[in-house]
Amino acid sequence: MTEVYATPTPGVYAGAVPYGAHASQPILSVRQIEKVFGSRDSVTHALAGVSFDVAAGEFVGIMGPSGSGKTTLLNCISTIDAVTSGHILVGGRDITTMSKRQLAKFRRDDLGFIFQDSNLLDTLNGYENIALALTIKRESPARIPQMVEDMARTLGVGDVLKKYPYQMSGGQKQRVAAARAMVSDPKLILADEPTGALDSRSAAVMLEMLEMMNHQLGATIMMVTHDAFAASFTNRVLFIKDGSVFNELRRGDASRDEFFARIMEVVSFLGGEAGHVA
Ligand SMILES: Nc1ncnc2c1ncn2[C@@H]1O[C@H](COP(=O)(O)OP(=O)(O)OP(=O)(O)O)[C@@H](O)[C@H]1O
Repeated sequence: MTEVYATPTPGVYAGAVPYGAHASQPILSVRQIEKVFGSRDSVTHALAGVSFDVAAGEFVGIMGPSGSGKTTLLNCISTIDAVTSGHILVGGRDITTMSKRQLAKFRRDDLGFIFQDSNLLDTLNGYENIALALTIKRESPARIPQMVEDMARTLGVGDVLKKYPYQMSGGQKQRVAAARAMVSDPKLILADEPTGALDSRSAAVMLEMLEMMNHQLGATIMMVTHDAFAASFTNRVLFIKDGSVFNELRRGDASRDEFFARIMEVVSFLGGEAGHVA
């Protein structure tokens, strides 16, 4: 490991504390990443030197005004986008220097995704959608039914396994998507506005589900959200502004309501009303 990985960025993530006692090694280390889009006449510095760590067992929220670089950050970690410079380590392995083949394996084995709209395959029922994640990972076929059923029951969707996505509610689809992301036990779950398309009641159920996945199943989750209520379910919120980490809030022992109030203070400072942070 070269020095670039070992050098902490002062103030931002030094001394990160995981939610539980799961581990102390960071699962994710983002080191001075930059992402530049375009060339010559039209250049956008979407990320301008972002650094932070996520410890195993953390539930981290990413907030920031529209265009601040949140999705680009998530896309760089999920390897959809390549960084222009800097390094990203997952489980100690630098994903910015991996070959295409290694990246495909990394995405399959180490990451789980939850998107704004569930991205379930319409031609597969709930069971098959969840099982697919295990088949792709070459899980032993004999183990798959039990694993799917256990995860579906844990996330409250045991009764929709035979239904197709068009027969499920928005909230059920998102929970099936969460089961699909979780069933293969990835190192890191990346969630991009997972409650963005849900009504407030379904959103609350989904957020409680993510909280449970984090607390009880030990999932490490990074969630981009524009919604302070959603962010208040996390343990820590990173605020991105103009492609850099602008601020960080840790929940500590605060209640969810207290954390929500603190998040709202930063949101107001950043962009006026909550609605402007999107
Ligand atoms: N493929 C691209 N080509 C050129 N510019 C891009 C591209 N993708 C993103 N950008 C620019 O990079 C900046 C960051 O975009 P990004 O989508 O990461 O922001 P965001 O914080 O996720 O915004 P929002 O909350 O509105 O989704 C923006 O200025 C955007 O226009």
